[in-house]
Amino acid sequence: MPEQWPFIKMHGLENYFVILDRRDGSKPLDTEEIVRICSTSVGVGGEQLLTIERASDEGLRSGAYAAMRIFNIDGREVGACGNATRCMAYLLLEESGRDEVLLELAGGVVHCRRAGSMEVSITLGPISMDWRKIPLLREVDTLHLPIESGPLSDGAALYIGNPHAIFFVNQLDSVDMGRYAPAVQNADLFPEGANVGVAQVLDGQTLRLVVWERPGKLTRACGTGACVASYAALKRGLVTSKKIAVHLPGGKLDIELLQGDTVRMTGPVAFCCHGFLSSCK
Ligand SMILES: N[C@H](CCC[C@H](N)C(=O)O)C(=O)O
Repeated sequence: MPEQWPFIKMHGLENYFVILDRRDGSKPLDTEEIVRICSTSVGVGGEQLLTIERASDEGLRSGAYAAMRIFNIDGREVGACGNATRCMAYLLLEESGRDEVLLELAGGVVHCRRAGSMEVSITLGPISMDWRKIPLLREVDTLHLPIESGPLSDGAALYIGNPHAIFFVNQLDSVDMGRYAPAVQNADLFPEGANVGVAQVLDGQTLRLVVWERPGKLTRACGTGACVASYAALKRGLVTSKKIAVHLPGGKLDIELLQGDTVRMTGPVAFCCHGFLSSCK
């Protein structure tokens, strides 16, 4: 009988995750296992695999309740995921019975709090537009990127624990993401790739956004993408408010740009299913 691992599957605006609790100190998953678990044909199906880990000594000193690691469908570990952070926070808020928890991510400790029965607010950042931090291959004006792909031009590059390129267009529905976003994602300028967002400004406090995320797929929602799109829109003078509603194919996120280039995101979380995974070893 293969080893059985309990899992939970959750989604935030249809951005869906497989969650494993590894706080018992189980050995790290290898790439083959992560790819299989995230596969919709032979696994549970997830756009990211999330593991709950014990907080590090440094995290504990900062008051972190637990840590989270995030893996893309190709097994690569990534530094941030907004929708995943809300889902994980919900589980930890329920487990602890608290209204607020601190969650340790690769890039630092994130403050998370209940914002409704199935709504969570998290504070991410600081957002950086420093080319070394994103990272970019060389120094360029990160508010006006020298990259073009079809209708995508004059984009911005930002970092919020993971790298993003954001483009603003007048007609979002006419942009074929699968055709034009990969060239940006894989451009030499982004040595670690980038999540590629295309946004349309609806009014001074409302955006529409679609994201082609690493390692090469369209997602129904991207929380970190919504944060950096709002930040870039304000920097460009395309919105007037620091409270921005971002409409994604999977639903709406409320973004609030705060002091010190940090950002608060509020949005829903939902359960899909839970059960046991069989180890493939
Ligand atoms: N959907 C996630 C972001 C996933 C980013 C990941 N694909 C990467 O490579 O950085 C979010 O809600 O922020």
